[in-house]
Amino acid sequence: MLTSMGETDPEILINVDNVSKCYHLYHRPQDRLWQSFFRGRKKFHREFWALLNISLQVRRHEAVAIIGRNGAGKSTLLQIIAGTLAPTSGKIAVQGRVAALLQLGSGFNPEFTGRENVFLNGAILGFSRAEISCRFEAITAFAEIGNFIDQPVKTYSSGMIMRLAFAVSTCLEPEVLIIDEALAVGDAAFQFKCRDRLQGLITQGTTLLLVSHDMSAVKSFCHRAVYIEDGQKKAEGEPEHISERYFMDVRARQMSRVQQEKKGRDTIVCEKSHGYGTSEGEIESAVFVATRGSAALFNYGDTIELKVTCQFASHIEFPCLSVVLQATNLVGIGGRWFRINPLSSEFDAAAITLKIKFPAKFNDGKYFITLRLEDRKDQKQYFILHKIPGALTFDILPRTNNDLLGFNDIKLTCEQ
Ligand SMILES: Nc1ncnc2c1ncn2[C@@H]1O[C@H](COP(=O)(O)OP(=O)(O)OP(=O)(O)O)[C@@H](O)[C@H]1O
Repeated sequence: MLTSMGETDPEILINVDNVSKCYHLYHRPQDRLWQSFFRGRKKFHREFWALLNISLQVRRHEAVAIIGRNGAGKSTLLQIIAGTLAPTSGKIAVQGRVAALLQLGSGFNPEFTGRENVFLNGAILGFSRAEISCRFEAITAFAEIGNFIDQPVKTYSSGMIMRLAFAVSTCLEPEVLIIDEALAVGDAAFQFKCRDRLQGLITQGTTLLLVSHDMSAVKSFCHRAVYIEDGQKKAEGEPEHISERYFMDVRARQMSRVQQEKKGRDTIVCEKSHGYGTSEGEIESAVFVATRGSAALFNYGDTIELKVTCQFASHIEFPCLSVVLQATNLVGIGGRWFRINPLSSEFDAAAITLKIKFPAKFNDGKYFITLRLEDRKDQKQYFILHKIPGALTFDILPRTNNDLLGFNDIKLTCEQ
């Protein structure tokens, strides 16, 4: 936890200006020693830029998510903003009372009891002993760690540390809250409590910077998302759009891996672990039927056929599957929703397979198919049970004598 002042616009609480972070990687432990002997005269290390020229501003009352795959540099950026790691270059200005929930237990002294750590953290945040005492009961009630509050933190389980850390950071009502993946920790009931608390803080106007792989959290809590890849900012904008773009990239990588691994097979498969949603229904798998060898390649005019298997975990009143075709820039080309026939009983857990067919009448290029399992009353009223952005991708092969412009044939005519 820290407080530091920036000299800029008082409405910008976090200002990251062109920040880079370089780590020195040594092949052997002794190289580190050699490096200190030789100072800068000889190089015994390789440079690795975990962050490169990142700029980011977070305004008062804004909730911003940082997303990206493992190793992208998200935690490094958060640590630099929180002041626990120094950047190699660039400037950081953070204003207001900041609470940072970074790596597990990073703000706690393991030798101190939970109670002592609460007071220590509160003091670092700038609260007086009397102010912390006022909030102490709320903190312990939220953490639900019982008598362990008077035991040294080194005796806590990782879940208990996380509970207490989350309780301290949020009950002390910081102006800026920085959270690295805390929502993924703890049992379902505690996660629910954390989400509820976070939503409350955001509603009250707490400025939030959140790193998460949980796109439903990103979309429900944040006003803006920043997508980082290989230490650089790849995209920034509306969470729905940015998280979808991220998913598309993940899918594209998975697909190329699957294509390499499944040489000679004639289907391309997407599995249920991809995507997000509630646990009431799931798209188990989606496969192309009859692709060309290992790749989903089609000629203009071919019939594209896919089989989508889904399953429900509870009774859904209006089960539907939506199929949306998108270009690589995520522009929707077309799609529709299909009612899934009434399940055979009030609640039937059997898997249901739907066959979707459409003519490949698109210009050459790559396309995505996004699938959504929904509880849909009508065109406007629906609730997403499971969504897999870019569940399947395919390519339309180039052809000769092609006079089409844009994605598809809108049957333009011309008279002279
Ligand atoms: N102390 C260090 N020394 C060398 N390399 C490091 C160090 N800390 C992090 N890295 C590297 O920097 C890169 C960014 O790491 P970082 O932890 O910021 O990624 P991340 O996006 O938070 O990943 P994850 O989603 O897995 O938490 C990674 O390649 C990591 O291996």
